[in-house]
Amino acid sequence: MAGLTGHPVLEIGDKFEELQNNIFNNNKNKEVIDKAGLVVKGEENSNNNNNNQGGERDMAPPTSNSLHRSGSRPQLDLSKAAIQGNSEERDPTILLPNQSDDISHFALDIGGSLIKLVYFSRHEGQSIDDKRKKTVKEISNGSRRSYPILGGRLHFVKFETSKLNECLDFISSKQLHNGRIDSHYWNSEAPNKENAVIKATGGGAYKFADLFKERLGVSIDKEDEMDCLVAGANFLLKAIRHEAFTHMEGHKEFVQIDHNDLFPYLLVNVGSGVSMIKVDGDGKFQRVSGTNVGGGTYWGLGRLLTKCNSFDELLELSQRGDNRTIDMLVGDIYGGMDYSKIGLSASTIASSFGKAISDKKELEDHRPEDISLSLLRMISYNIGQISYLNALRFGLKRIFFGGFFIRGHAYTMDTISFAVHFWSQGQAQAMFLRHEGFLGALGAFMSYEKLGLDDLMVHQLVERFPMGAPYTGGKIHGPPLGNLNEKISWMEKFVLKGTEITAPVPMAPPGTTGLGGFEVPSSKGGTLRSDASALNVGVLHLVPTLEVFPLLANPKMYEPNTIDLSDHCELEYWFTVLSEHLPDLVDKAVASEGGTDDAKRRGDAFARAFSAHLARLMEEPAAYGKLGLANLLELREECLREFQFLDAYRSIKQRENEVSLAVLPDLLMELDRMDEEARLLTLIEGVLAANIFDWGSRACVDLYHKGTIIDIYRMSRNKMQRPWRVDDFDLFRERMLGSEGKKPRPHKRALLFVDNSGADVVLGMLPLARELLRRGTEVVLVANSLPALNDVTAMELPDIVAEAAKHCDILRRAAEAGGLLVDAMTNTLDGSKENCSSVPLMVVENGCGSPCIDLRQVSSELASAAKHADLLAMVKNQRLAEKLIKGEIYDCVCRYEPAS
Ligand SMILES: Nc1ncnc2c1ncn2[C@@H]1O[C@H](COP(=O)(O)OP(=O)(O)OP(=O)(O)O)[C@@H](O)[C@H]1O
Ligand SMILES: CC(C)(CO)[C@@H](O)C(=O)NCCC(=O)O
Ligand SMILES: [Mn+2]
Repeated sequence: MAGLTGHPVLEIGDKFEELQNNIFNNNKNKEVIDKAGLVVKGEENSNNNNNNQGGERDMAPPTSNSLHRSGSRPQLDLSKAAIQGNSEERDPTILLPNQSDDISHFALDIGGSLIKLVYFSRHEGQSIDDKRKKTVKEISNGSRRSYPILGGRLHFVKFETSKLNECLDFISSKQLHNGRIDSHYWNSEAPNKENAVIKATGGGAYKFADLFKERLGVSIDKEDEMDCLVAGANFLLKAIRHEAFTHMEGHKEFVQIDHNDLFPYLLVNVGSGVSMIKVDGDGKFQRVSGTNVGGGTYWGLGRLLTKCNSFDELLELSQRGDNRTIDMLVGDIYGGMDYSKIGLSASTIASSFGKAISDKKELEDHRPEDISLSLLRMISYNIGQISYLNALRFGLKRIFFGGFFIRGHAYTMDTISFAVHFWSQGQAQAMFLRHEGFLGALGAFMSYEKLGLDDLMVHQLVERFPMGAPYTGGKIHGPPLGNLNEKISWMEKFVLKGTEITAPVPMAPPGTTGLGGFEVPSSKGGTLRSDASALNVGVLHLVPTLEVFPLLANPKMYEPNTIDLSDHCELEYWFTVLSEHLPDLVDKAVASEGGTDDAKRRGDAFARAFSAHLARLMEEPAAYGKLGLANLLELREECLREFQFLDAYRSIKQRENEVSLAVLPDLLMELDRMDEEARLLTLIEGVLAANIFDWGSRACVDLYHKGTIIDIYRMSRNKMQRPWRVDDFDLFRERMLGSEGKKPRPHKRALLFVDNSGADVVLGMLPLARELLRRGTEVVLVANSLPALNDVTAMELPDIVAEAAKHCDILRRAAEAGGLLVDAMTNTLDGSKENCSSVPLMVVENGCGSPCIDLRQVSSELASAAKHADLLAMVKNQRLAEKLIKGEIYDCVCRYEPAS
């Protein structure tokens, strides 16, 4: 593709501790982008992540064969099965026959205005039924801790308190209350419908307790509101990446807060009324103040004064308002002049609504827009000011604002931030939370004992943004979508109407609506993202088996996204690339599902949904959190899975593997004829070559058919003239083969991160693995957990290895030793094989289902494997050579960083 560059890279290093974050990743984006990839570099700048968005009810996961498909991260707790080995002992009542999502827990926060509900759904457990079972056992070696919880998903929903019935109906329809609360997972006692207890906080936990008993037959276990707010806030701030952000003058910036530097802070919960809590630690807090002028005041007074029908309507009015027609400004009093001696500009509000007295106007003579804005500013400034005073009282520098009054509304946040900044003269900082209104409900949820949730760490949570309810023109159309069919129907309806879906999920503020400070919001703020169906945060996937890759030199500095899409040019570029590739991807996806009418329909819906995501992100790149290219590529895979395309590249991968395997014997013979040094060099070239010529180009695919794959491969290999762009080969060779006076020092265990199916893995990585095995190094092949583009997955590798092993004794013995050839072993077991001394070849999954790996969240399998490894090699492609290594397309990088 024009303008793109890509580089095959082989990064090898021993003693990973020495590596400075700058290794690995198997990023790529085949076909689309000539598989230009990203490079993982330790950049100052941290993390990625998602933002306010509301895919509400998650899709029921397709019933899949082996791994769960509902997220890029598999939900399967492999570690548990492997370590404890007692999956058979599981109580069969765990599984719900009629439900693919087993909903086990929920908690409520019933406030004066809104009911917040957090519920957890998990997938039924599965045992590892693939051929890697032995590998997993071998690698884990009992070294991993066992987790108190299984993976699942946390969903966030809200209702108006005045419509309590809707909430009760929702609970009934989801069967949330059906006695699972105290059952199996967290307590071993049998489920007991009669005594079902749910955790609830907020005033309504008291007020409506009887009603819950009457309608649902459940008792409410009341949790203290302030306890819950604090527990929820602490959890979010510690466990969710980029939960907190600042919002000043229309500019949103995610802030990563150091766990060790979180306390003390001031928590200001702006609900109907406002509570201010000084938080000193987990469970250590004091409610230091509050104000009765809060969200209820804005909505209540606003409704009376403007006759608005909904909170959002009132908020939207404010965006078109000019408060100067109602507020009395300093300039009104000082004849247009500033009162600079005390720091007040002429445009400062001297008295909110002050003009309403002097003017002889009646209510009808004022624009509702102006009233709404004036009211919003009055209340927001007041809250900001009181918060500042309390922060000052206790010497607190950070103030976190929560509660649904904030409503992700840019102008509200700007106004509060301005007040805090202004009064504290920049000493205190206002910050907001993405899960703003759900603090109490989350806190109540976490109060379930034995849940182990408070131990969850940031790397065990993945937030996703499934299609909640499509909406057009800023308004949600229809109810949240319950299942795939409803989802597809919605998409189709919009096509019929000829309406563009402007975004898949409701929510989030427009980029900027105001200049902040004392100016009026700019009217071009556009429509408020409606959240009429209460969708305003993503679904949180809890994947307790994820771990931080233990060999990351500095996890805090590590940033998997080398391409930051907050840069508009980058975003536009990738947007175009992904959009242009979409039709082709849809074709492949549909074909992978047999090209049936159903597949076509889903393909169509997928295209629509993904385009809508793209459109949404173009409009507001931070809509789902800080956006990097890796996130965008993962979103696409995720979206495919959402529409039940489990492996769009299935047949392509198969074909690539077959043709490559067919020529492997020739290649191995060729290699074996060489002397050691030539062979090592050829192997490295081969790894690079196999990665290059596979760049998904159509020409290559055509050539495969003519059976000339080995020729292309050799040709590419011959082009690899040294010195390469980065060329540490000599160092590597010295370690591997020794030199005068120096003996070769074989590595103990090597992790090879494999990337593409076909030539890349078969002709590139397997021969390298074989060489390492031959030298007595254990090899662990690390591959994706779920399909993504044409990446080879951990599930597919054993078959590929088995096929390759037919032609190679080294591979066969190693694969047997590693338990990859289970069948072969039992068939030919003659006792001597049992104690064969071959070092094992193993396969582990990386915990990821996206083209880009995030080493902050890898499978516990991989984490365990890494602990005993001392060599790591990975092929990857780099995107934008100019940017990253200042090179050109097809430059090769062979980086070897020996332990110092
Ligand atoms: N859809 C909505 N309907 C009503 N109010 C909304 C809505 N969205 C945001 N709000 C604002 O959020 C406020 C309620 O916030 P929140 O849910 O945090 O408080 P609450 O728990 O109901 O109140 P309290 O804690 O004081 O009992 C409302 O007073 C209003 O200002
Ligand atoms: C009464 C609560 C705690 C109920 O959530 C809340 O509405 C509140 O903090 N109101 C403000 C009360 C005060 O003036 O301190
Ligand atoms: Mn509340």
